[in-house]
Parts: sequence; C-alpha cells; structure tokens
Amino acid sequence: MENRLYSVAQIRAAEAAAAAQLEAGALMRRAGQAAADAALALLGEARARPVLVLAGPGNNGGDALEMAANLSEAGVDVVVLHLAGGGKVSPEAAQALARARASRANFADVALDVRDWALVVDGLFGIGLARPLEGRYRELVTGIDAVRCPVLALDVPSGLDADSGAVVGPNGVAVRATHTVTFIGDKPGLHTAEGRDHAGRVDVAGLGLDPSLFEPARACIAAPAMFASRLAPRRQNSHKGEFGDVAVVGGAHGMAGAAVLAARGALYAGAGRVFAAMLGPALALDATQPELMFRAAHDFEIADRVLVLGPGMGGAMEAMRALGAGIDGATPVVIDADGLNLLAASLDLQERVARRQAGTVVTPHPLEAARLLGISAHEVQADRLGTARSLARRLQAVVVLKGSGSVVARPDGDVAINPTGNPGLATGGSGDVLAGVCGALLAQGWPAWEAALGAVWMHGAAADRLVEEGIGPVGMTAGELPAAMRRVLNGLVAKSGRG
Ligand SMILES: NC(=O)C1=CN([C@@H]2O[C@H](COP(=O)(O)OP(=O)(O)OC[C@H]3O[C@@H](n4cnc5c(N)ncnc54)[C@H](O)[C@@H]3O)[C@@H](O)[C@H]2O)[C@@H](O)CC1
Ligand SMILES: [K+]
Repeated sequence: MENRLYSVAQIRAAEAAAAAQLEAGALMRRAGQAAADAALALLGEARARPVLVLAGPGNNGGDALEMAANLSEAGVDVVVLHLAGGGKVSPEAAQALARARASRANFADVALDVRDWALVVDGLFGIGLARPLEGRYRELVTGIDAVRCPVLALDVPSGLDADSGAVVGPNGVAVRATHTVTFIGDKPGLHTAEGRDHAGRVDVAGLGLDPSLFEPARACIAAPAMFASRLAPRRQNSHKGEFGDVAVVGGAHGMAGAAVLAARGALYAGAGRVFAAMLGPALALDATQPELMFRAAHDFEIADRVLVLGPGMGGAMEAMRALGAGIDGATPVVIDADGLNLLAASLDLQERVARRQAGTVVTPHPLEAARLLGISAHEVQADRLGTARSLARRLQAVVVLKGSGSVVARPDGDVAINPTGNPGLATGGSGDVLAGVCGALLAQGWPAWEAALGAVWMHGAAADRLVEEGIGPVGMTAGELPAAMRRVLNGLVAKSGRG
C-alpha cells in the first residue's frame, strides 16, 4: 500500500521500537530538524519578520523547542511562547528546552497580535492530546485564526484527533494550519472529517525509521495507482456490448432529476448502454442527453444489468420491492440515497445484501450511515474510519462514506481515504452522479473495491478541475460533473497506455 496511514497506537509502537535502538533524544532532534527545514522552506526570502513558536508541555513542545533552536542558529528571529504545563517532562523535552534557552531564540509571553509574524508554528500538542483545549491553550488556538501569515503545525494541528480527524471535545477548538509536517508516518485524521480544514498541506518526515519497525498499515490515501490496472485503453475493435449496461432504478414522482443525473454519470464514465428505470412517470426523453433510455421500473428486465439502486427512489412499497429485486439479483449493484434509507429500515434486506455474490458498493453520506448503524451522525463523524469499517463488515460490501476525505472501506477492514474533491461537491445531485459513475465502472468489469476507489477519486478530481476553471466551488452544479469527470478518466486512460 502506498501513501500509508498509521494509527496513533502504530506510530507509538514504531517510535518505541526505534527509540530502543537510538541514543536518547535522537528522534526529537530529527523532528526538530525536519520541522526547521519545513519552516525555512515556507519562509523563503521572508526573513525580516520574526517567527513565533508555540511550545506546549509535552514532547510536541520538545519538537518545537528543538526547531526554535535550529531556526535561530540559521539566523531567523525566533520568539518562543513556552507553556510549561506543570506535569512531568520527558528527559528529551527537558534537553530541548535547555538547548532552546541557550540559543538566540527569545522566550516571551506575547500576545499573538502584537507583531507582524512571518510564520506561526504550532507545537502545543500532538498525538498526546488527551482532552479538549481550554484556558490559555484555547485562547491561543483561537487567536491563530486571526493571523495573516502561514501557520505550520508540528505533527498534528493542536486540538485535532490524529486518528479520526475530529476536533476534540464538544465545542472544541483546533489549530487551523496552512501546512503540517507530520512525524514518523502519516495519520488518517489529517485527511478526513475536520482534518483537511485544519492540517492544510501535509508533508511527512519519516525521521529515518526502518520500515520493518512498523505494523502493517490498514489505511492509505487513495491514488490512481490503486485502480490503474483497470484503465487499459480500449481496443479499436470494440463494441458497446463490451462496456456493459447500467440501469438506474429510482426517479419516483417529483425526483426524476436524481435518476437522470446518476444515468448521465454512468454514460460519461463509459457504460455501453444506460437505462433509467423510473418508479414515477417514465420520461419519454432527456432532450439534452438523448442517449439515455427511459423505462418504467415495474416491467423493466433487470437481469444482466448493473444496477444503481436509489437515486430519487422514494420510500414507497414499490421502491422497496424494486430494491429487494435488485439486491437478490446476480449482477453488481450500487446502493445509494433512498435505497440506503430503505435498507436501514429492513434488517432482512441488510442480510440479503450481506449474502450477495456479485460486487456491492454502498455510498452513504454520514446521516445515511448513521441510520444504517442506528447511531447519530455526530458519532459517525467522530470515527469515520471505524464507522465505514463496521458498515462494510456488516453488509459484506464496499462502503464509501462520503464527506470531506471520503472513506472507502472493505469488509476485511482495509480503508482508503480519498484526497480529491472540494466543497463544490456539497450540492444536490453530486452523490447521484457519483453512484452512476461507480455503476459504469462495475459494468465495465471493475471489481467493487477498484470501482469505488476510481469513482470517488475521479468524481473529486472532476470537481477540482471545475474549481481550477473558475466553475466553483461556489455555484458548481452536479450536472457539470459528468463531463469534467470524463476528461479526468480519459486523461488517466491515456497515461496508462503504452508509450
Ligand atoms: N512518541 C513519538 O512517536 C515521537 C514523538 N514526538 C513528538 O511528541 C509528540 C507526542 O508527545 P507527548 O506524548 O508528550 O504528547 P503531546 O506533546 O502531544 O502532549 C502531551 C502532554 O500534554 C498533556 N495534555 C494532553 N492534552 C492536554 C490538554 N488538552 N490540555 C493540557 N494538557 C494536555 C498531557 O498530559 C501530556 O503531558 C508527538 O506528537 C510528536 O510531536 C517526536 O519527538 C518524535 C517521536
Ligand atoms: K501541534
């Protein structure tokens, strides 16, 4: 697995194994050096203004103090705000404090807004954060929101849970960094839930640990390499039958648009033929997309077709029947939106999903996942990886838990966090497009895991392209995604060809 992500427990275990082989304080000195290098790269020529280093009571503070000493030795004007805490200090953090005190760095208890800083460094708390930030810590972290310079977090933005990406505590606060240099290994919480908003750009400083010291990672950041083997260029001698049929089952009265958007997603992701099996009145035609074939769901033959069950499906008995028929079928399915709400209401249907032989991808947003598991959306967001894993295990399906840093999980517990996408996707219909894209990849023979990874990655990359072109994030519409996603897909296919 490339782009590995490690839990705090795994990082601690690797660190302990490495520390046993090294002289005392070696890892902290390496962390302090890596942090100083990252700061110097961010500062560039901006050396005239001072750098403010916030150093907390534990080893994260120790890293910050090592860094402060290194920066001042490099000629940078450094102000250190050290919050000693009062608890037990590790020998390496004590050593780092002595070194920083002996350096040219100035120790001062300054207010954040007294100077025009070139950079603010957050070395308050890292993976040892044990409770919500309060008092002076809270005040400082909130104050960072007002500074106008770059903010570099060491290891983890203080206040953020490195495993989950949740801000710790009810009404908790966490540093909003523009950059994070994270030590030993990358951490899931920097990439999902609140993580992307708080960590900014993430760089990993491995500190020279031998890879054999790590337990196997069970999580990674999704990348095209994970589905590249499915991106083979099409043969000249191709026909549409090779690329499969997708049928979107949904579009109850008043919700035709959801089914149409999913169908367009499937069409632009390369399905051979795309049907919309409508529970409500069947449209005669989508005039802007005449390739789509509309049918009435009640007499539609689903055999041999990959099904996207749910967009605009509603909650009527007929919808439940159509969902059950699709679940009991032998072709791969995607279950989304209303299909998931119906599933949440029926343990029998959930068991039938778990018994399916063909590929199954379910694509809940946090509230849908919460309904499926009988918990609150808040609990889902507090542990997105855990939630996606338990849903995947329970349904024996690949799960895409949508949201910032979508989590793709499979029943064996492996998860990937998707790095593409932006707030422009928080608009009605974008989930329908995603489900359709996923259906098309399944119809082209992609296994469920690769189809889910590919769909989520390309869907997010399409949104990123639209933002680059000025079409979003504000006002981006779901209808603009399929064509942008098609450019992303063809770009990846072209790259995967011989050449
Ligand atoms: N253990 C490792 O893997 C390595 C750790 N390093 C650094 O050390 C950090 C972990 O160090 P620590 O375990 O000392 O943990 P932290 O430095 O994150 O903080 C722990 C200290 O703060 C206290 N604390 C926790 N939450 C608090 C809160 N909300 N308010 C007030 N006090 C609070 C704890 O009781 C403890 O004394 C890493 O994030 C990393 O920056 C590096 O030096 C390299 C090696
Ligand atoms: K920190």
